[in-house]
Amino acid sequence: MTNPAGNAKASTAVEPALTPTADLYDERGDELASVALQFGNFGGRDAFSGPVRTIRCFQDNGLVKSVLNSPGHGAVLVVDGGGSLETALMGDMIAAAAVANGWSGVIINGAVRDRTALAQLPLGVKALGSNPRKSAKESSGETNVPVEIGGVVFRPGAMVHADLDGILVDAGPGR
Ligand SMILES: O=C([O-])CC(=O)C(=O)O
Repeated sequence: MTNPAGNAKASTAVEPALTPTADLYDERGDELASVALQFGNFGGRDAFSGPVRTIRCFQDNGLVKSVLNSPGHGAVLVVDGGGSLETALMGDMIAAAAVANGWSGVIINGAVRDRTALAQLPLGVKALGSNPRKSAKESSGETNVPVEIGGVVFRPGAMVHADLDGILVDAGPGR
């Protein structure tokens, strides 16, 4: 499939219609936390949403690989890689596993690689940048902990809404 800009993109035929983040913000205002930190969009799905799951790690993607190889049930994996651009925390193999396992998207405070292949996958992928250098695989880090990215806290279970405009987090009642 070719989009109007002439770039090959993954099919959007099966994507549910999501409310644009700007419209959500206009409806809900500051009930939604907006991430001002600027992420790039690397996946074949520009708009995605789902409940948050988290990983905190640093230049080691062993946990990212194992979590995205387990069922996602439509969740969005938020990876706080400390903002490091020194190594890639996800490439096309892990991203393909995420698609196969039903994840909606992955938001990485760090780098990805295999950008050409990532752009073909029906997965939302936001990251700070890219680097062909791979990460360690020792699985150091933590899962399902609150992570703070760009001043916004992502708690496991909170709903996240992402599109080309940015990222909104809805912590829900009792936040
Ligand atoms: O194995 C890695 O570190 C990430 C990667 O390249 C892939 O997912 O294809």
